[in-house]
Amino acid sequence: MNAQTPLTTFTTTADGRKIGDILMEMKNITLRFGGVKAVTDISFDIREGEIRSIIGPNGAGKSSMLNVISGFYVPQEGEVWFRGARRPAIKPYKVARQGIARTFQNIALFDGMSVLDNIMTGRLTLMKTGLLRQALWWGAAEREETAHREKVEKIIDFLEIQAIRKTSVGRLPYGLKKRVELARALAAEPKLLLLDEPMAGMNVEEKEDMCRFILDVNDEFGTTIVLIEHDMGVVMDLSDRVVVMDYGKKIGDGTPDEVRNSQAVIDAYLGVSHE
Ligand SMILES: Nc1ncnc2c1ncn2[C@@H]1O[C@H](COP(=O)(O)OP(=O)(O)OP(=O)(O)O)[C@@H](O)[C@H]1O
Repeated sequence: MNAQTPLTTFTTTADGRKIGDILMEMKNITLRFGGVKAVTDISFDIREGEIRSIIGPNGAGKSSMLNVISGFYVPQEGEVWFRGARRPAIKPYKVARQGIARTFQNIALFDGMSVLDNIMTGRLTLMKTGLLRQALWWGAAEREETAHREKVEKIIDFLEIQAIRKTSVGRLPYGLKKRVELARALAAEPKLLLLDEPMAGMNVEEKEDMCRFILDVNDEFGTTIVLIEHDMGVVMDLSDRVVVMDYGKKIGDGTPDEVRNSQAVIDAYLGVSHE
């Protein structure tokens, strides 16, 4: 892992999941775009090792919230705490260096580049040798490149995409592109992985594969995962805890069972009118 690992106490839940201390905390976050309040006074925490989902109807503010976590948006009100310290308003690449990586709702890969090269771009934040050092000190740059390639090859094996490693991403079917995006995010060796609708547009078989990979990443690397997803079956199967948003507000927060049985959540999904 690129980020320093703190001493964490893990507890094992009844279903055998290892969940640690609080890794990140959103405290009273409000985010506005002009007159539109996308997020209103939202607080929740993310524990180390857990799979935490954010759900809600269209326009509820889920992507906005994920963008606050990733540092892309800075909220007008509230505080973001990461690893026990308040995170100042810093550039997204600095957030990435702290060990937070993400995938996007609309695939954001380089179509003309191979799968391998796309995944290598995920390691940019970890590369020490810049262009000048590469020119002046070729040996070190070459050694570093080899080390990065080894890590990337391991991820390629892990996500079972060896057969397409030299293929241009633009030629891949949608489900595989999504898997390459996951691979690129993993290449950054994140402590916290943010997945924005990783199953959107997938068929049943592709969804099953993606679920398996998400669970494997969490289990094998201990990566904490925050997930936005519309497929309720997937959310309820994968998540340790779920935040429910509606009209920018938090209307539920708990285990899948707690959330499923919450009247406020049922109302939001059935479209009960808001006063
Ligand atoms: N960049 C922006 N500028 C202006 N308004 C925005 C912007 N991004 C989001 N909004 C508004 O903020 C609200 C929340 O949007 P957001 O995309 O976060 O919701 P969402 O729950 O992710 O929706 P969906 O499930 O449809 O992706 C919406 O009213 C949206 O129109």
